[in-house]
Amino acid sequence: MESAPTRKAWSAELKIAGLVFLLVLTACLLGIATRPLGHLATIWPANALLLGLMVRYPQLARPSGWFGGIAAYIIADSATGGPPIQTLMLTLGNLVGVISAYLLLSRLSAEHRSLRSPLSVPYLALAVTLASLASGVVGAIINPLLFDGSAVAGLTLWFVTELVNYIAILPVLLTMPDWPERLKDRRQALLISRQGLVHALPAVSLVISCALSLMVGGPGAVAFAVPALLWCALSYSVFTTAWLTFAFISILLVMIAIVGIPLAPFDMNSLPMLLSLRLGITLLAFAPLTVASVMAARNKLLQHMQYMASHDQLSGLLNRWAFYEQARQQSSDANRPIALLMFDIDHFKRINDTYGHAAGDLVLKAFARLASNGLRDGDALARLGGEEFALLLPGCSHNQALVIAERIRTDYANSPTTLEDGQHVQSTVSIGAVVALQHQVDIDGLLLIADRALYQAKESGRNRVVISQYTPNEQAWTETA
Ligand SMILES: Nc1nc2c(ncn2[C@@H]2O[C@H](COP(=O)(O)OP(=O)(O)OP(=O)(O)O)[C@@H](O)[C@H]2O)c(=O)[nH]1
Repeated sequence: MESAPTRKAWSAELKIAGLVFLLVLTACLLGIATRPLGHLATIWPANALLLGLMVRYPQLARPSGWFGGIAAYIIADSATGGPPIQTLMLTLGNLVGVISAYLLLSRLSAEHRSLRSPLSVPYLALAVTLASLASGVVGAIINPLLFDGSAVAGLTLWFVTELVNYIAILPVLLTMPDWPERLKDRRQALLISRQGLVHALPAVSLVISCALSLMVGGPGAVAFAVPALLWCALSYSVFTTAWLTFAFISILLVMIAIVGIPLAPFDMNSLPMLLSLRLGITLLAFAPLTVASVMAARNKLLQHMQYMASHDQLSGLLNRWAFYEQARQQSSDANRPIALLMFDIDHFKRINDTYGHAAGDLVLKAFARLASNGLRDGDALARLGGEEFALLLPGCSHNQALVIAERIRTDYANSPTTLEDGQHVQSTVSIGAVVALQHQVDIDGLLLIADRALYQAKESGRNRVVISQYTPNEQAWTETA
């Protein structure tokens, strides 16, 4: 009898095989539907889909997953009535390309695989070109054997069809955000954004360019969308750009093959023209993908620089400059009270002198962690410098500010910091606070009064809270807790 864990493992393997089978089968049938009589499919998404699934979701890249994919190829091709030898050889051709590309792509770093670095697209291009060549070699063998064609035609057709399909489809799968949260967030952000319409302009320009390509036709039609695609790449994420590029390539290929978009005077069914067109579209797709991945790397760098410019490196809290910026924005809301708490760790010099500077740093980090506990969105905690911290609490009344300040003071006094050598450092904090009621407040005035209150807390024995009421003419009254 099989044990429960074995049954569970089998059921998981079956689910993986079933999922890959269904997805690849659907893609095969879609490809077969775009097969003009006597030709290979115009769009053959199955190989790129199988490859994308295996690279993007490594949990599927196991024997059961591969088995599901192979079964889908065989069943889809058998359904078209091909003899078994043809089905086997076509499946072999598909697999040679997918497995070669998988072996190459799975060696790349996660950052490159998600196309978020300037060299990602060149690496992707190299991997899929080599894989398409491998498929092309199989095509060169199969074409004379099965279709009475030439080896050169087999090589050319397989190579170029694989290449254009990989470049159209693979980037979408590789850059797909984690489903569904991030997509939902983005959609909402787009819907509520007042700039939603402006944001849509690059996509609208792409639609117009595609329509123009179809209407005007001719040899230049393929390039009409280049400016719009580059605009999209500069404006959207890599994923959205990959999607739009995919849509553009699919529409163009299907229209040329099925509707017959006028590319006269060329005969689009001739081998050199197919090669030229598909290679042209592939190379054209590199441009937006490369720009989008360079933009992603640039945006990440900008975010990092913004973080470094606005945060204190030791504590990870906001720095003085960012705190002032945030405080100015919050304090301009005249409709609610606002509280500002200033903290200064007591006798901090003594801690440095007794335990060393590194121990002092640990104490600062421990205080930052403790003071961060329980903050709401909109609260701002910063390290102003040395052992001095500030906390801005918008919408916080006098009594609430007192409760929060007291909580932090007592929690800190009761939480000694443990050093690396196991020693415990006990210290306390003095707190000066100010609360302003519902009127326009001046952040510099608030800081001044909180600083005075902090001075009073120090003067009256440390480890205590002094809270002041802000009045616009700075005649503050104080209360000692
Ligand atoms: N470990 C460490 N020490 C720092 C850092 N920044 C400033 N200090 C030290 O913090 C100490 C501050 O000492 P003081 O301003 O004299 O104040 P204090 O000893 O805390 O005394 P009171 O504030 O009056 O209770 C100085 O010795 C600084 O060298 C830092 O980033 N890390």
